[in-house]
Parts: sequence; C-alpha cells; structure tokens
Amino acid sequence: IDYSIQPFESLYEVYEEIGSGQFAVVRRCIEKSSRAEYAAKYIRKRRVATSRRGVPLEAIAREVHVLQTLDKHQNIISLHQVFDNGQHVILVLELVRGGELFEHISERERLSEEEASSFMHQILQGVKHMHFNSIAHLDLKPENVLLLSKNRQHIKLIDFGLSRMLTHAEEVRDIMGTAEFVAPEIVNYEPLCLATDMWAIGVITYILLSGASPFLGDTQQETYNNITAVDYTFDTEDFSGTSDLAKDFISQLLLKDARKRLTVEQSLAHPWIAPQSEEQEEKLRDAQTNMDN
Ligand SMILES: Cc1ccnnc1
Repeated sequence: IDYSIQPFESLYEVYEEIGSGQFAVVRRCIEKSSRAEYAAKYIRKRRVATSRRGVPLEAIAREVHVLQTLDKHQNIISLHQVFDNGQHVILVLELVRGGELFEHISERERLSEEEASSFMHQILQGVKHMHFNSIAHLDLKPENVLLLSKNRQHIKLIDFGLSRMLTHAEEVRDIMGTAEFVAPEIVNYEPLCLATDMWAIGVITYILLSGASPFLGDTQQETYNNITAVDYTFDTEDFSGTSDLAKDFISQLLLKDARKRLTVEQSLAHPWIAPQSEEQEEKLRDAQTNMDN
C-alpha cells in the first residue's frame, strides 16, 4: 500500500473515538467517495530515538507489512489505506462494531464450553493464517479479539503492533506483551517463536471457561514468577463443571517447553475444538467466501 499523498482529512470524515491504546487512538470514519465506514487508527510517531513517546517508524512499518501480508482472512482485520500526517501514521482499517471479546466475557462471567470452543476455533483459524506466513502475533489477549457484531460469534484479530515475521535470520527476544498472557520464554528473554502464541491461546481458553486468569498475581513480578514456574491449577470451583477434554486442551498449551506445546494445526484437530457443527462451519466458509469476492 502506498502512503497516500492527499491528506487523510480531505478524503475522510472523522467521528467518535472507538478504541485507544498506549500510543494509538482509533476513531470511526467515513470515506467521502464511497460513504463506506472504516476505523482510523492514529499511531503517534516517535520523533526522537531516545524518546519513550510514540512508536518508532520501523515498528509502524512492520505492523503495516504484517497487515498487508495477512490481507483478506475472515478472522483478521483488513487494512484499506495508510496516511502520514506528520505527527501520526493513520491506518484505515476495516470497522468492527461488536466490541471486545473481553467485554463479552465480563458481561457473562464465563462462557459455555460450546461458545468458548467456537471462539477459540476462530481465533485459531486467524492464528493459523499468521503462522502459515511465519508471523507471530505476540500480543494475543481477549482485548485484541473483536466481535464482528454484538450477538454474532464471528471474531476478528486486531492490533499487530507487536507481531513479528519470525525468520531464521534474526532472533526476537525483546517483545513484552501484557503480563498475564506472556509465555515463560518472554519473561526469560529467550528466543520467541510461533509457539509463544500457543501459550497465550491456552491462557485465553482458561479465562473464557472460568472467568479467572491462571497466572495473575498481586504484582507483575508475582505473575511472572507464576508463569516461569507454570504454577496454575484447575481445582478452583470455577472449573467444577468443565470437561476433561477442555482441561486437556489447555494443559497441552501451558507447557514451559515451547516445542512440546500443540501447534496451531494440532490445536485445530484437538477433539475439544474440532467437532464444530456443520452449519457453523458452513457459516464460517460463507464468511471467507464473502471476503474473497
Ligand atoms: C477498535 C477497532 C479497531 C479496528 N477496527 N474496528 C474497531
């Protein structure tokens, strides 16, 4: 995608804020020519290398490259256009109005196993597309999973600000996502890999089924200690009604040795994930077909 020359504001009408992060604000916008709605993500540029404010240009370029590489998947947000207005890079993204999976859970406290399995199945489809392209998300968490619309189960992965192309060329060690979801290799600054995402899949599944976070401590250091010790249990009353199959799925992901964790392919074949009802599969295939056309 070329950085459009015309100023963003001359081509789009900008409306209310719909999301915000450490260095980004997302606002609903409408493209004047097509009247189509999008989400404009304003990423603040880091002006001075030693500054802590804003995002370095090469990190922004990475996020754009990842979004372009992953384009057109029913479970990944799509990128429409990119602008640079001097202080910000503006990503014009597909608009997703259903809110965060995170809010959906907190409204419900916890989800049924069918609903949790369906959400995880879709997150795994998006992660499979990423891993097939040697891209690790490295910041998977319920806040980065949006529902296409309130009452539908169709989800989209967003926020590829920390995602990296993991080529064998360069080792990646210095990523730090959100404490609760990071794998032991991130806490220990060891080389990261695609399996780092699979640990986060295990943490998200645990939360969807129980409403509790497996490693969360009273301080960040305590959380990190719990993670590197892989110190978690199912015996809380939250898991009383949960199937052994679901617990088996989680326990094959929350393994300290990244090489022993289920890959995204193995996860999709796991019996707790695999038996998606035929009409559900049909719906998801239709969603992909619509994307391709
Ligand atoms: C918050 C957000 C981001 C991207 N698309 N829609 C909404």
